[in-house]
Amino acid sequence: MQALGINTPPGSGRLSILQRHLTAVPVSGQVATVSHPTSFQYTLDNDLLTTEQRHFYEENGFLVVKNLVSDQDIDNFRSAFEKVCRKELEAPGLVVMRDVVIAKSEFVPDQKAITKIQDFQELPELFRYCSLPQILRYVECFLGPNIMAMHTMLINKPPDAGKKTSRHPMHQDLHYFPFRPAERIVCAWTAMERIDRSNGCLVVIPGTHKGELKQHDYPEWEGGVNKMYHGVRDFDPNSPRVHLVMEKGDTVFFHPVLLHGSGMNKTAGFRKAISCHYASSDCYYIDVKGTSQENIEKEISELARKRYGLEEGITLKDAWFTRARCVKGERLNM
Ligand SMILES: CCCC(=O)SCCNC(=O)CCNC(=O)[C@H](O)C(C)(C)COP(=O)(O)OP(=O)(O)OC[C@H]1O[C@@H](n2cnc3c(N)ncnc32)[C@H](O)[C@@H]1OP(=O)(O)O
Ligand SMILES: Nc1ncnc2c1ncn2[C@@H]1O[C@H](COP(=O)(O)OP(=O)(O)OP(=O)(O)O)[C@@H](O)[C@H]1O
Ligand SMILES: O=C(O)CCC(=O)C(=O)O
Ligand SMILES: [Fe+2]
Ligand SMILES: [Mg+2]
Repeated sequence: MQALGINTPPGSGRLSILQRHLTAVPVSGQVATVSHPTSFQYTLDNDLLTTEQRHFYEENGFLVVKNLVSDQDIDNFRSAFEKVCRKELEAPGLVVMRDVVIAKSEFVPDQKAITKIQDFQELPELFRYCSLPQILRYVECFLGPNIMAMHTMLINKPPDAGKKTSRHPMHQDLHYFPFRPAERIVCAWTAMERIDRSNGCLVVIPGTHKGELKQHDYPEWEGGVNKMYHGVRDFDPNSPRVHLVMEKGDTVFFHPVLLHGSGMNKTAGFRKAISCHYASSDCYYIDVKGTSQENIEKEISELARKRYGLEEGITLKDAWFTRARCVKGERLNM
């Protein structure tokens, strides 16, 4: 440690004081920088990640693992999703969301109008995704052995109705989460078919996980914005975006402060992905009052008040505590 000059001036960033070796790694046709810090902040010691993968996540805040979920599993998730759309499957807490354009029109939609379902923790056919051993093995590299599934989604990005509402604005998922520390939270997001720029792939800004959680608001988009699709307004539009082109079964793990979004679906098909946000059960809840997260707490609280006919709203902590499920190890604080 001494050799690295650890007694550095106050305020210097932790990683910036460490020795680095630079290499270039191709990501979807682009090149992201990898430096090799000699200590780790975002990953834990493990025998799964290669040195290259570990350094890549540390530096970029995401890691794509090819072909992690089998076609058979994905086909089963797809069929469960279709049953939910046809109301042949139901579960407590499940939220079924339509695209804003469809929700606000007179048009009576069929099941294809569903843009995403979330909170399927009580639906075994879908929640099985969150317990897949090959996913949890990776999650453990970031979180350690006690793992909570906090947030579940199956996103069915519809063909854009012409108003660009199928886009998801650039955001940081931590905006929605009243728990910390951020480095013990990770999202697993699996492509359920080939996903590229034509149907709206994930777009990430490598390295932004090292920054702060930013203020999020609704973007000022003319065609409308989906409920709760907050975005970061003040990001540098010239920062190098990386489009993650993924094949069916490929899975990306990403940090909750990584700035990301997804593009418009210009095809006639419904682009499907399934995801789970995990947190270590050693994490702790925070009170978001007086922080930039107060706006989302207010919105979720108001929604819960209306939906469940409550006199008072709920806190963001209440909202997440009830959804959280332990998928490995012990349930501690969460
Ligand atoms: C990493 C974290 C990422 C996250 O997104 S976490 C954020 C958590 N997100 C959520 O909890 C899901 C939000 N969505 C929902 O709760 C529901 O889909 C939503 C929006 C309340 C609609 O529920 P429904 O049961 O369909 O209710 P409804 O048809 O009676 O509509 C109620 C009012 O909501 C409106 N609405 C429905 N879908 C919408 C949409 N996509 N965008 C904007 N507004 C939407 C709908 O027009 C109606 O409005 P109004 O009351 O008539 O003015
Ligand atoms: N004009 C815009 N203002 C704010 N965010 C945008 C704008 N255009 C795109 N984005 C966001 O950037 C991310 C990726 O957009 P991307 O450019 O990949 O998609 P697109 O504009 O729909 O398609 P294309 O591949 O043709 O550029 C998404 O999160 C999207 O919401
Ligand atoms: O378009 C997608 O699948 C990504 C959505 C997303 O980032 C989110 O819901 O937080
Ligand atoms: Fe997100
Ligand atoms: Mg664009």
